[in-house]
Amino acid sequence: MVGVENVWIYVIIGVVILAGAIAYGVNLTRGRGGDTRTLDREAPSAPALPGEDLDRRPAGTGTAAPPEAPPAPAEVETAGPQAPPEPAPTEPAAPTIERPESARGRLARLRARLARSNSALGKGLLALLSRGKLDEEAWEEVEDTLIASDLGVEATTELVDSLRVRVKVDGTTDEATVREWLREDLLTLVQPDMDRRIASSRVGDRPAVVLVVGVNGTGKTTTVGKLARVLVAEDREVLLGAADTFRAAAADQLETWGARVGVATVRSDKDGADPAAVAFDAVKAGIEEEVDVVIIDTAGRLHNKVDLMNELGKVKRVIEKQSPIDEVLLVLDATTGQNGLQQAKVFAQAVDVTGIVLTKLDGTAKGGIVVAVQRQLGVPVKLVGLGEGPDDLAPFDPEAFVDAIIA
Ligand SMILES: Nc1nc2c(ncn2[C@@H]2O[C@H](COP(=O)(O)OP(=O)(O)OP(=O)(O)O)[C@@H](O)[C@H]2O)c(=O)[nH]1
Repeated sequence: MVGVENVWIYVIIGVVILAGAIAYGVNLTRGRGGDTRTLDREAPSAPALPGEDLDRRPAGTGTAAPPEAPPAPAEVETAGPQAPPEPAPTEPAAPTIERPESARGRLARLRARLARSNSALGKGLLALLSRGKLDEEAWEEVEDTLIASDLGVEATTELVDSLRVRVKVDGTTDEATVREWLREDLLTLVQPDMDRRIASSRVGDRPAVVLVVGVNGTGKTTTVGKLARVLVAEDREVLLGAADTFRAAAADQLETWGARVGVATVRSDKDGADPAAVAFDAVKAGIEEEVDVVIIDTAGRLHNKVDLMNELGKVKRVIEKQSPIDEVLLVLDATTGQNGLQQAKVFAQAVDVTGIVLTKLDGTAKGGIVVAVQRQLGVPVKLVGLGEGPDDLAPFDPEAFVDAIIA
């Protein structure tokens, strides 16, 4: 006979043994990457930043990082060289991190959009040029069409002169021939030989530094976010700096963009903090963490234009205390035409612009602005914004652009 107490003792012993066995089993299945709690879900983890009032939040969290977050083992990125050799079928992929579309893929996808946005220029011209008799009146119409496309007077004159000579010499207005001439002449105007690469690789032992400037509302912050995606798609390690401290939501906006692709943002939580200090800390962190490129967003509006330019000058000087700036991208809203050109002039006086990003080319923008702005500043259009989607930023390709115009 077994007493009731003894039965309970056996039951308890049985439960303890069972629990032990389950715990052991769980540990085995976790394997080596067992420390999966939350750290890698919130990748990319990163060492806390130096500067006290700056906080570099681990991307992917939208919440404040614990103040003493342990410096996670050195890397910020996914496929780093120190990845353990064994295949990791059980390695949990960070589900919140998006893999952006490759830039090459997106150009093809966006071509139709580009063609639509520029149809006024290409189709109008082709219709005029191939309608047979080209008298003075017809040439004037060609000229008007080009001017209306924001090409600018100088470029328009060059193009019309060239076309007049060709028509005179050749004596034809056959549509296919005219289309080919137009293609060649437009391509010449777009200057296909300009260097449109974006500085995004390490220079010696430091990251490339990219400063993004432009008037508010042109799409600066959005462009920085999209550019981060372009570079992540090219396996670059990117760090963002939120030096637009004038608009309260700008840093949050930027941080959200970065977090989507696992890129961290250096920012200040103080409203109206010194943008130069934020930019400085971003570059410092980029150097320490050995990223490939640091991209810095700046304010587009201050109390007045002089203040804005002075501030930009200061941001630039302060960054240069620790690293040269490799790229200054000026963001212009392509739909603003001549107004955008005026902005370009003012910015070019304050900072050495090395490349232009033309946003909103999907809207009512006229394609001629590409030519006009390149001539105005003598620097290439490097990127074009073709929509509000996260991957709607494409490297500017002169041939694809001209083909789209006259498609
Ligand atoms: N259609 C279209 N909209 C765009 C494009 N690029 C940006 N936008 C939109 O333009 C608006 C302004 O973008 P932001 O990035 O906030 O502008 P910002 O220049 O940073 O403005 P501030 O921070 O105030 O200086 C947003 O609604 C964007 O979605 C583009 O290529 N096409």
